[in-house]
Amino acid sequence: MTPFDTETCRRYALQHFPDICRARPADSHKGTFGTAAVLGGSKGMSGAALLAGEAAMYGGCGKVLVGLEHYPPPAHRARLELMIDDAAAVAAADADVWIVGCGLAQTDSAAALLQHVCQRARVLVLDAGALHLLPKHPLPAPSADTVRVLTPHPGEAAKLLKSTPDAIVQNRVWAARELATRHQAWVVLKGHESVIASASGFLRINRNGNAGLATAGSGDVLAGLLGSLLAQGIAVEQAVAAAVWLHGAAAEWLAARQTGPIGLLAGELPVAVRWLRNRLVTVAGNN
Ligand SMILES: NC(=O)C1=CN([C@@H]2O[C@H](COP(=O)(O)OP(=O)(O)OC[C@H]3O[C@@H](n4cnc5c(N)ncnc54)[C@H](O)[C@@H]3O)[C@@H](O)[C@H]2O)[C@@H](O)CC1
Ligand SMILES: Nc1ncnc2c1ncn2[C@@H]1O[C@H](COP(=O)(O)OP(=O)(O)O)[C@@H](O)[C@H]1O
Repeated sequence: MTPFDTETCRRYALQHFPDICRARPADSHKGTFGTAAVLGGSKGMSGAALLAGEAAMYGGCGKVLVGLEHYPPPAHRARLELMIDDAAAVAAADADVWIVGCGLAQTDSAAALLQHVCQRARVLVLDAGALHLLPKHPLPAPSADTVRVLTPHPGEAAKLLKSTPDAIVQNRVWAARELATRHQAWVVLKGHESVIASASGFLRINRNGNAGLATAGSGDVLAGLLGSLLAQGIAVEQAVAAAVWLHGAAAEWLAARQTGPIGLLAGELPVAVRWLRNRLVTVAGNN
């Protein structure tokens, strides 16, 4: 397990993702940091969409909408800062970035919601349930001025590539590249040492994180964090890899405090991400 070390993190972040280490301008307002909208949360899985929404807020996004398919959700301790409504209402709102799929159902109405958002979204992150819908409900190819990011785990990648999770794990670089080309998208093939690939040939293997991330909802947190960085205007070339790296670094930071890897909760990651982002800004001498 990689131990957490602030100085190593600082050097790595400054070299690879300098834009996440920049301080906020003194005259900034919430509009400066973008609006992200999360769509998902079917019956029994509202937590997935709420986790993504919380991660987007703690990641630094200015405003976060959460559209739940199952609305209102059962009693949930959701952050009051989140703007929560039913999925159809949120799908009609304006947002800089859409994060679709966390707890999304496998129904015709979920497929219609995805198609509707796809037509309006300039930046679209597709996770979990949205990825499961793609084989039966393919999306039109993205236009040149749009950004699409897919975040499959090996089970989801296997479904998209008509393969098996084991075969995907054995051929992770190939699978990530193949998905990126087929979907004209950025791809994060998740798991131990996630593979990041783009249709234009970017390839990176993320080496941080730990087995504490092998817990329900940690992928939802990653999707929210990724959408958050994109909503803040961080270029996709930095945002995708930075989100995966921050997610891993957060798990290391928590493990260094004995809050993991055993029993780490996905809902604990966003606070650690916030600590890290602020720490990176401070040690980068930007504050
Ligand atoms: N609190 C909540 O509401 C939660 C809701 N969730 C939602 O539940 C839905 C179903 O997601 P799940 O991922 O649980 O189920 P899936 O059926 O999508 O995938 C689980 C299967 O994928 C394969 N797999 C996943 N990661 C792998 C890896 N690293 N290596 C090899 N094989 C791997 C395994 O075969 C595993 O059984 C999603 O919409 C998700 O967003 C989950 O995120 C958990 C938390
Ligand atoms: N052993 C591990 N080492 C590093 N990262 C891991 C490990 N296991 C899981 N992860 C990360 O945790 C997240 C799990 O996401 P996912 O499988 O979608 O879970 P969920 O659907 O429950 O949210 C991914 O970002 C993945 O890369």
